[in-house]
Amino acid sequence: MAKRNPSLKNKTDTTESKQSIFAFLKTKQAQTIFGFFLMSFSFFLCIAFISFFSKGQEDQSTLHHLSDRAIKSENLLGKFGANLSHFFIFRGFGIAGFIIAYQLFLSGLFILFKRKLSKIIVSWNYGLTAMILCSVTFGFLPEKYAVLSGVIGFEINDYLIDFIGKTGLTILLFFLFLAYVIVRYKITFDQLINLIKEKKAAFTHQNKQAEEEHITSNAAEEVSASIPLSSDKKKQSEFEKSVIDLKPTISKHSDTHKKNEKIRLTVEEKIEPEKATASVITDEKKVEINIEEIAEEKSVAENLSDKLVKDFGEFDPTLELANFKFPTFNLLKQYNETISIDPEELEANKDKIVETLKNYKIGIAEIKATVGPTITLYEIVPEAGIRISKIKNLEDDIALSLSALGIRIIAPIPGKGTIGIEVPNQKSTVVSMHSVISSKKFQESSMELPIALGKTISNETFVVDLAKMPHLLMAGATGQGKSVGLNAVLTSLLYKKHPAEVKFVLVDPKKVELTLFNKIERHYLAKLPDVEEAIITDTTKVVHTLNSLCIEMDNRYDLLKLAMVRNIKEYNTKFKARKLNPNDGHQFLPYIILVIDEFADLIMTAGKEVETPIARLAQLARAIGIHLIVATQRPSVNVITGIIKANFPARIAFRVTSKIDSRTILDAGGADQLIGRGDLLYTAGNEINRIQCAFVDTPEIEKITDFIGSQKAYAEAYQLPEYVDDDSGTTMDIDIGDRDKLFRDAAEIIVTAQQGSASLLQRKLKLGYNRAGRLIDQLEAAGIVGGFEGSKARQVLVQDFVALDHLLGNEQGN
Ligand SMILES: Nc1ncnc2c1ncn2[C@@H]1O[C@H](COP(=O)(O)OP(=O)(O)OP(=O)(O)O)[C@@H](O)[C@H]1O
Repeated sequence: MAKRNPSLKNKTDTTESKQSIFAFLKTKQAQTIFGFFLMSFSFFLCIAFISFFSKGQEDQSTLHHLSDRAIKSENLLGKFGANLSHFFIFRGFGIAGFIIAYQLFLSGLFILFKRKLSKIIVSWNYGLTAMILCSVTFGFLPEKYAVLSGVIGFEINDYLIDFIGKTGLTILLFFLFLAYVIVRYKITFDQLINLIKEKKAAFTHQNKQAEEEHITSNAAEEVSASIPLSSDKKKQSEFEKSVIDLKPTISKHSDTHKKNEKIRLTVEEKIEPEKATASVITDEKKVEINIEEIAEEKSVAENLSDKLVKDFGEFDPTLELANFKFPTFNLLKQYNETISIDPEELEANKDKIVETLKNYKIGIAEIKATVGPTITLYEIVPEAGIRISKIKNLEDDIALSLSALGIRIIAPIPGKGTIGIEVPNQKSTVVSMHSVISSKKFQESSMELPIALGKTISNETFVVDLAKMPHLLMAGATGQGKSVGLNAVLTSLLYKKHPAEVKFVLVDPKKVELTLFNKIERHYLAKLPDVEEAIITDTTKVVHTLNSLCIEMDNRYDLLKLAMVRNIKEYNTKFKARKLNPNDGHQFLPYIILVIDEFADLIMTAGKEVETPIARLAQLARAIGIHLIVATQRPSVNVITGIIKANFPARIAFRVTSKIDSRTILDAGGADQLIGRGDLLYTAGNEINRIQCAFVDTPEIEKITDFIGSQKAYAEAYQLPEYVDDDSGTTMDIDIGDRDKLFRDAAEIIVTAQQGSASLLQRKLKLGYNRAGRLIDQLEAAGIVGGFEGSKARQVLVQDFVALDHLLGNEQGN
């Protein structure tokens, strides 16, 4: 049987043990141990240094007697501590030597948390620079404090003073400190920072290379350690060959032994050297792989967004119109808004209320008045035992007795055990848009889409968030303040939102109300491509726009799905943090607000064609930032249908003519008892608030739109996706020869995704909407996708590639 050569075996063992040590050093355990070691050592240094500053002088004489056990050291960490401190503090950098301890601690932490080597190196660069700067600065101190600067700091300081004088050195140090701070904390001048960073990166790279070379040379050492193995063997084999040539006799014991050895060696010659080579190659490969691992592609990808944010800052959607100025307050008119309380009026009303209630045998325990801009709320605490429903039932009688318009009884006031009677003031005060816009509440609101609607009965500014509503239904008889209300909503948003953050789609069948907003078309409006006017007045265009908004909604949902977020806010936050790649179709999404001024008119002329997309948008669009504001004069049930109502939880009712209308809008009475001129009831599903709408006049709107319109704008209005009408659709017998050259690719994408949408093709093939739409038509003609189903994705009629090949093959055969 073949026997191993002992010397060879030893060498193989050494190589193996080296390999295993090397492998161990790369394990997580070894790294953890090393991390903790560095941290402990940093503590050790710290204690030694502190101790050095108190006992260092006494230890001076013991320094060179490291091995002499008879000599004791005063340093808390003994002679070793004393020597280390002497080296780093006295002979080195003085008090700045603590930075070494700090750096060691940091490196230990970095290793434990598996930070990249380059980070550790960068941190050491900073640390060492700071150390030298500090120690040279301390060199300014008188000689008796030389220990604070250390020999290095003192000498450099001395040397530089000879050269550039004390003042020169002070300036130099100041500059260097400044530069250090700028670089370290990236305070200013991006380019400067980037430049220095590049240099630093190059330095890091060099270090890395040096290290890689070091690793490679280590590996090479190991490799070379194993190479003699084969050359030894070779020598031996040559020797063996000569032995064979000698043809030894069996009687020669030693020869027999050698022959045996030869057999074994021959075997080794055949196998072992191969093995050795294999192991060399594997080792080399291992080394190479490790070097590539240092490049850590994975972690670069993970930190790409962080890096981008670090280099360029967060994405700023407002950058294109960075100099955009929000309208100023002085564009809005100021009115005298001090509410004058007429004590006589209050007293007279109170007496009337008490008397009327007395007639119905309702005793009052207490009465309190809150005077608002247009109405006064009398809060009544009835005597014990009076049933609230009794007062509620007497509403009309009380109103009659008080012979005043607009009496509304709130019995009981939600959250309070009192009854409220709202009586209009004889002299009402106008609530100006100026006062609500300039209010602290509005200015400091952190809402997504804040709307300053007006003032409450207690004269507080009433601000609501359109993004939370999420859609608003507005109704009121003609001349009661609806248009002013709409203008107030739009004005609020113009004062708070940058053109990059919000876009309006304005529908104005009356053609007069919203015309002024034409001036801000390229700032704030969205429109269909190839449409002249951004403000839509024509019913057909309204239908197209609504369907286009549905497509925009679907596209946005696709983007949200891709980005794995639930709503527009999260999406935009992620986009701003540069976590979404614009090359994948991602972009900053502005809120889109669809305002329809005369809804009844549209329903009358277009019916279901308008109702269906509106209902769809209302149901689904909240998460992707499309919000609807629909106003109507006629709040009848055939205009505000069940499906619309169900999806518009926020409602504003101006004065209406009948209780039924009030019920249609608010699901409660009250709107018929309002006094008009902007007096409104607002509900977001629960309680009803009475608000005096802020008044904004046409000249004010004109000034605001002029102010915005005169500023730099985008090249065009925000483009909504193109909507191809069913009727205007192409004929389906499209010639095979006329097919787009991306037809096959498009078909494969659709079949793979099993989803027939143009937006999918747009994204995957990076096409414009028109071309994607044409492709879909061709796919439909080829029988790959089904017919048009509104804004829903089309059905895919081909299951897999085999079926697709079959279908297209058949076509060619025909
Ligand atoms: N908030 C308000 N404060 C004071 N006056 C108001 C307010 N709102 C409306 N008015 C007065 O009511 C008038 C009619 O308002 P507005 O034009 O908004 O009515 P409307 O409901 O839009 O009418 P239509 O439906 O016929 O267009 C205004 O010209 C103004 O004088």
